[in-house]
Amino acid sequence: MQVDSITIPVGPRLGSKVIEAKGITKAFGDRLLVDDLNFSVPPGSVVGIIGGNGAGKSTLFKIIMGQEKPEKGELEIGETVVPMYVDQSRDALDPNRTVYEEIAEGSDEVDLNGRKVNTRAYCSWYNFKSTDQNKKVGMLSGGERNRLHLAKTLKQSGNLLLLDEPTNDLDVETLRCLEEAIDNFAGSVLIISHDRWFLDRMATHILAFEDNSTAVWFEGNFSEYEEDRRRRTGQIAPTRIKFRRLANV
Ligand SMILES: Nc1ncnc2c1ncn2[C@@H]1O[C@H](COP(=O)(O)OP(=O)(O)OP(=O)(O)O)[C@@H](O)[C@H]1O
Repeated sequence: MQVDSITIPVGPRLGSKVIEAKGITKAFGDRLLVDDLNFSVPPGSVVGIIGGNGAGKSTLFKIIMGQEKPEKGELEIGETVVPMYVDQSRDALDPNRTVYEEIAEGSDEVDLNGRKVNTRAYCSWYNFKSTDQNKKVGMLSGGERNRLHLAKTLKQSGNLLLLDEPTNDLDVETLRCLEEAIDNFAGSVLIISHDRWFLDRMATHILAFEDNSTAVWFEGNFSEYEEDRRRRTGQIAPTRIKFRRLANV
């Protein structure tokens, strides 16, 4: 079967309030990741989250999911919000299970918000042909692992999709399907990505972790953000982040 469709099962309709960050400050030890972060995610938006390695992007997802607490400020989640998120950590995917077992979770049908799809057919949406479905998770390449992670994330139904580097090592066919699925998704999407071309096509907003523990909210795609940053600072997007010390807050 060809990968011709990835459908993201949409959950309840999103209300006007999705996520509102008010004066969030997050630090680990004396390292201040972000200071006074403020933003409001509109319903139906696709927010690209960018910034150098270790800037705090994944930590923001953990704050949204309630797995980390900010030192200061509040993150309000709208009452209608149903998040779709699968942790990227090693423990989220069992290396001894096969791809099929990991996706099936004991059932030969996947329930996409009421639409039942045969699990083997569902695996093939993510380009896992029959023999690949028997591969052990521990033996997968980066691209295969990423597809498995997507398949598990997009099995859940919801209206706030959190994706961490979804395009890493992804084949063009799956990438095209993913882009179409995001385009057709009625909820809001937060995407951590270093892939500027993907963000240019998809993002309606950018949240950029810049230097000095500052994060900037911008309405527009990646190129427009970059243009704005150039105007503001005379620099292009940061590659290595400089942090402030917590004592300087
Ligand atoms: N639980 C923790 N305790 C202490 N330090 C942590 C913890 N979690 C993350 N960090 C540190 O905080 C910083 C931000 O981590 P985070 O994973 O949020 O970055 P990121 O922007 O997602 O980076 P990358 O693009 O490399 O994945 C890193 O320096 C990381 O080592």
